[in-house]
Amino acid sequence: MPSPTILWLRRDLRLSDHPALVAAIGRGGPVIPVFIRDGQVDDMGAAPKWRLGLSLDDLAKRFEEKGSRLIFRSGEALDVLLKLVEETGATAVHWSRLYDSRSIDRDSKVKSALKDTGIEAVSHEGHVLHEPWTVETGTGGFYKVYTPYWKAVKDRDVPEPEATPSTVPAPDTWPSSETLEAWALGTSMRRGADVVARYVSVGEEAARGRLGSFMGHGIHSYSDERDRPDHDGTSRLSQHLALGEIGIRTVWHAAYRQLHDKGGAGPETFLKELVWRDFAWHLIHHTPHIRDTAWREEWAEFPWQKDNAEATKWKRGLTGEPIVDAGMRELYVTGYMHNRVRMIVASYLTKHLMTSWRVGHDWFEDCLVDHDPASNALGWQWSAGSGPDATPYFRVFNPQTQAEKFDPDGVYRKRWLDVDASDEAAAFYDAIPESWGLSPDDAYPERMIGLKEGRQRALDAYEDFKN
Ligand SMILES: Cc1cc2nc3c(=O)[nH]c(=O)nc-3n(C[C@H](O)[C@H](O)[C@H](O)COP(=O)(O)OP(=O)(O)OC[C@H]3O[C@@H](n4cnc5c(N)ncnc54)[C@H](O)[C@@H]3O)c2cc1C
Repeated sequence: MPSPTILWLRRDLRLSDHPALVAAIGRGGPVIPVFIRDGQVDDMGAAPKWRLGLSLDDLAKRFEEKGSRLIFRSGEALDVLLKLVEETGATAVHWSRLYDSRSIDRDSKVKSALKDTGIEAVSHEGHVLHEPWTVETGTGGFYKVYTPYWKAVKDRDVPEPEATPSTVPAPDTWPSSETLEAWALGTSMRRGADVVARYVSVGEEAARGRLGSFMGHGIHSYSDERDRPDHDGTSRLSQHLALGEIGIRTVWHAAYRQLHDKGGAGPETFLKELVWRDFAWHLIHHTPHIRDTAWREEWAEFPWQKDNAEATKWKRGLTGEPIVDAGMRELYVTGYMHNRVRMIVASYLTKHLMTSWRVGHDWFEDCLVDHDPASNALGWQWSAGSGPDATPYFRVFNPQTQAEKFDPDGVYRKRWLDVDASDEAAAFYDAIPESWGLSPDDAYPERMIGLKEGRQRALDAYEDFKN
């Protein structure tokens, strides 16, 4: 019998549409799926790490249904893989590629060290629609602006998703595994976990269910509804896509079929949003500093404040600006925030509060169950004005006007702020740490800063900065 293949899983926690899994099975021998808790996992924010644990639990069951197992090991990825190779007699390691600098550094070292010991080490496509280096401008560079990027890829072929394998061949004896219980990936969520758990949807089957219902109903009204936080108008696939519980090719083809069969603005707008995700990975690949420092280097000098008391109120939904506070509470209770509201709260923090986008970026990284390193970095730098294809700094969102336009009847704000009328608003007080000292009986706070005053302060700072 051919020797075993190790399948190293990371942000590809599914069985369908999985080129690395198909290739591992295709080698003919047993497949040993492994997830490694390395430094990258330890450094994840509280909510995404907890959400990862739920996903791994689900995936382990799916492997069992296929006659296989998911092995859990912790340590440096290379050490773990070399040890597994030695223990199992595996002659190959396969995985799905990632494109952020930390993953690239780790994976390159793993690849060359495995090859040095005569082990086949193969990375596969599948995390994005188009590999970042395959989309080039006319002069051979990478794209820094979304619209030309979209034009470059919109008619490109996307490979059809691979089918789910009927079985995953098992070795005669399994290597030992640590347990998710011992890993306790949800520890930092503390009491928030019970509340956020009511809102998450976990695993491949749930992801496929969501995709199916969105293709059946939501996609055709998507272009009209996607900006309305008071409506259920988006796919809610982000937490699944972030961990690869559903393959992006699967989502692309489903939407593409809708465009082909029924036409209309909805499917095309949705495909464009999927391409924003790809664009984010394209940028993090070509400009890895997008995650840590101002993407436009001159913006490193902008007089943003570091973390501060006003930013703390922003995090806790206590700014006195209802749409901002509603968004921040939605985030804390559900681990999710509507895209329109993400843009509003990001503009408010970086402009009205003149606080660095890094503060918001790091808070989102801690709180979002759909945290994605590429989309989060792009979303923040875009909103702050320091990023690629960014909204200009002088375009300051007025949260009140935004609220009137996108939450015209106040339904969203009521849902997250009115504790007497809404269980979800009340749940905020169950989720937050007791150390915040907040009670549902507290009066809603006064505005921290006048909207005109905050806007003017930001514009004055921008004028000084330009000159
Ligand atoms: C400040 C800020 C931070 C953000 N952080 C994240 C993050 O950590 N993780 C994340 O997945 N998205 C992030 N986004 C993008 C966007 O808000 C979410 O992808 C979207 O709200 C998810 O909801 P949905 O799945 O219902 O999206 P839908 O509207 O149904 O879109 C479908 C999919 O397209 C992708 N997508 C949609 N909009 C964007 C976008 N603007 N940028 C990149 N991809 C997009 C997502 O994968 C999404 O699941 C951020 C946006 C901003 C402004």
